[in-house]
Amino acid sequence: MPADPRSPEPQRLARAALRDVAWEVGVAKPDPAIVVDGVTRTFGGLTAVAVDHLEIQRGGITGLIGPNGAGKTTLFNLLTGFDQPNAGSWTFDGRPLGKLAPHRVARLGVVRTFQLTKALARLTVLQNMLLGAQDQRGESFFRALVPGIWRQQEKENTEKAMDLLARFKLDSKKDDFAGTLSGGQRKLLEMARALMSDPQVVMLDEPMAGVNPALTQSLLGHVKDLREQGMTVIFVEHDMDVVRDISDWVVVMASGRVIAEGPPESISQNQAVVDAYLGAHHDAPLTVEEEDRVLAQAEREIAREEHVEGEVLSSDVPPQERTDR
Ligand SMILES: Nc1ncnc2c1ncn2[C@@H]1O[C@H](COP(=O)(O)OP(=O)(O)OP(=O)(O)O)[C@@H](O)[C@H]1O
Repeated sequence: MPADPRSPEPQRLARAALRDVAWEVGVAKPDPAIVVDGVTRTFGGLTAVAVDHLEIQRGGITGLIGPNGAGKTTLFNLLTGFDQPNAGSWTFDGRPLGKLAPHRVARLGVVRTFQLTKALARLTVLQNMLLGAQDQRGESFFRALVPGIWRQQEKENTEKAMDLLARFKLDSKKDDFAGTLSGGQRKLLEMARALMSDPQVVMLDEPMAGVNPALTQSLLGHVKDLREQGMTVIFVEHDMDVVRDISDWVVVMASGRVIAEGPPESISQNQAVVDAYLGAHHDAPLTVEEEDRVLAQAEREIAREEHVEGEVLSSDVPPQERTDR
């Protein structure tokens, strides 16, 4: 596709870099940041992910789409160390990331956000940001929450957090509990928090879901800004208008596999994609089993969140006595 001469430079460059790449599953990219090989993840008899080969171009925005249950979130979990595969390997800048815990993956420059936001409701916006920095770096975050133990690192973290909060227009809310934020503001906080560790690759799981239209525009702008700043972005999204608007490249999954990839305009013409969406009854209600799984997952996440909050709010146990993730 000819690059739009009005589009900003990073977008033009990202599109130009991919212009001569064939619209084929597993195709090599000119400058891949992430390379996935033979990754499979099964749950009982169900194959959630079976990706033979996938390369993610550096400095571009890659949209990851597919019907419900296609394996998108599971692939994110695997690539960022939140889940372990049955087989396969993947690299970031040529460096293997398999078997690393999430904070180690983050330290190497690959971070993610979650579909259900992980903002801790009973911590303030600023505390959530500091927690993000410490969590991503694998350092003790408790110190950052205890007044009087300010060290240079924490001072720098606070300054960085405030800069990011200003960028995301959340600075006036720094002392508000995250639980009082709207759904859209929580999504912004989630994205801001992910940036605390200066990532090079950012994976966004449905960043726009449940966000009102005014904030959607703002979030879209922030995603494009990440590319402007040279980051590689991979995002999961169901809204095809959003996907077309911001993606330089689109990867389509169905039943755990990559079934198509190409620039946004290639996707709607692709028969395999049309079949996958039609065949998957995309808009069908959840089955009882799926509903049970989603509810159980939400309950686990809430329980985990409350557990962590309880620890943070009540604990004076030195951090080194705590188990790392
Ligand atoms: N912890 C788990 N235990 C059992 N099955 C799971 C688990 N996590 C995911 N699955 C199954 O793996 C498949 C892929 O799920 P996944 O959440 O990765 O899909 P997705 O493409 O992200 O879907 P959605 O668009 O609905 O978020 C689904 O069939 C799902 O039911």
